[in-house]
Amino acid sequence: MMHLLTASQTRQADQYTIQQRKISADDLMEDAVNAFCRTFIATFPDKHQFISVYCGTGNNGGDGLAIARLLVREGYQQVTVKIAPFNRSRAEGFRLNLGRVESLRIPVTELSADGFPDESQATVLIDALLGSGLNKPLTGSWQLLVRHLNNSGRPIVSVDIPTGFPAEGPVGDPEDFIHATLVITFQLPKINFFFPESEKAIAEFKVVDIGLDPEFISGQQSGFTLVTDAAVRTLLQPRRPFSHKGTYGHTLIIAGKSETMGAALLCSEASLFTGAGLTTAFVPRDGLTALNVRSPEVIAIIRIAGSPLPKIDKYTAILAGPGFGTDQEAIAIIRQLIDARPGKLVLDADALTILSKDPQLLDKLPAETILTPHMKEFDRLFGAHEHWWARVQTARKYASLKRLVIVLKNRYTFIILPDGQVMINPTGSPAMATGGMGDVLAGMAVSLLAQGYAAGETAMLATYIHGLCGAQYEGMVCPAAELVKLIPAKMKALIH
Ligand SMILES: NC(=O)C1=CN([C@@H]2O[C@H](COP(=O)(O)OP(=O)(O)OC[C@H]3O[C@@H](n4cnc5c(N)ncnc54)[C@H](O)[C@@H]3O)[C@@H](O)[C@H]2O)[C@@H](O)CC1
Ligand SMILES: [K+]
Repeated sequence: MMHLLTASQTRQADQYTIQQRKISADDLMEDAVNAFCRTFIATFPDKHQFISVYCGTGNNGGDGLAIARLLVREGYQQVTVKIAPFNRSRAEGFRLNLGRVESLRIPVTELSADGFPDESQATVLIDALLGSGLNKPLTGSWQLLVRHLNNSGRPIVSVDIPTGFPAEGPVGDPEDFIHATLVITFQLPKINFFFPESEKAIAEFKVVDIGLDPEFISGQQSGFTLVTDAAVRTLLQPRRPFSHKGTYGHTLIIAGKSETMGAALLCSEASLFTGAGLTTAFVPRDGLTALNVRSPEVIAIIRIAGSPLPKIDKYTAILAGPGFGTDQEAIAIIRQLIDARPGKLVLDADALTILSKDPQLLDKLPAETILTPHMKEFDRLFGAHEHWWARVQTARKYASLKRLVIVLKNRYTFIILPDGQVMINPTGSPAMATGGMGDVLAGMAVSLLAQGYAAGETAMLATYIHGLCGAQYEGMVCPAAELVKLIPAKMKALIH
């Protein structure tokens, strides 16, 4: 897992690395800007393009000055520097690098809020105004400058983080941070890069290694980790040579109505394709033919009005909710299910809506129940939220209080564990923004639970593999039933 750092932990990591490697802050900055320039040059190789480097007077500005110098040394012929003198303080890294830029006779202009330069001739702007030192929203001249640059229509490459965009915590008005075409960020992505509010600030980000001490980083606890391929590979187990269907558990899927039978089919198929030994679906009578034709491997239990919940003891893990409806019949079955205290449970979709109308049910959930809400379902359960930072804090609170695993679905899905830790899943694609995707994820989760993975592990594996499958359709659209077919091969690739 990759430990993500807060801005203040990043500062500590910088300090620790400087001491440990017995280098100066200037050396570290030089490593950082060299790494930045390698990526920048690969993306913008034309040496004749007009590059305006906007620098603040802190260390982010120091980076910008050093970048201007390196680009000129690499043969870029049209590099100019613009300095925003709106803060009184001047960091050492800024002063040192300003001297170097001046001695190379790179043109430097000091900005004034009375009129900012016209950038219509510039090919690209480099934003080195403010970095992770941001400690409040922008105001005054900073705000005006950021708006001016955003309105220039020119591509903007931000150094480390878009100016005005906080590394973590609530994100303010989109007018008050740089809208970067590309962010080249140092060492680790910042926590807020994974929040939906970053969509305006960051079209794309690339991470460059600047040599910060890996042991120091993994010793830090920001509460946020990023799921890595290596962590998934370590966790995912191959099927055993002398195994049989009983080895891999038996799932019970409580899903579907006449008109939403597709949801039951999708999660049953996902359970099968993710490797559960047996899958049983508790479905309405008029869905039986569809189930038998589509997935002959799935055992059916027919549901008619007033049917009680099937005896749950023989199932290793249970999923309830997809396409299940929220009528009285559905409510009665969800109540029976929760009262029966199943050992391993995934609740999705309509089951979550039923829970949100009956807080007592929420209180009765067995520990380690996996809930898989999207944003609206989450807010129905736990109250409306103005921004995602607050939503994730609420998820952390309830996950700890009620010992739940909450899979809060989004472009980067947040997996919140019963100890309040947040794992962020990096895989996925806009190709997956189609109906039925959540049903597939829930089916994968119940399957992995039945195979013996712990609830947190299950959430991590299911979201990661689900996203990998969807990414295969990058640039296209991925119907949910097509994604299901990719699961076995993606699992194989992770195991071998
Ligand atoms: N510390 C280090 O050793 C390294 C730092 N690096 C760079 O240094 C940056 C951080 O530098 P600094 O900590 O000097 O800070 P910044 O350069 O990000 O900001 C400068 C100063 O602006 C002030 N400020 C905060 N919020 C403001 C607001 N809303 N309006 C106006 N002024 C505001 C703060 O006093 C802050 O110290 C990183 O983002 C990165 O680019 C890199 O060179 C790598 C090494
Ligand atoms: K910046």
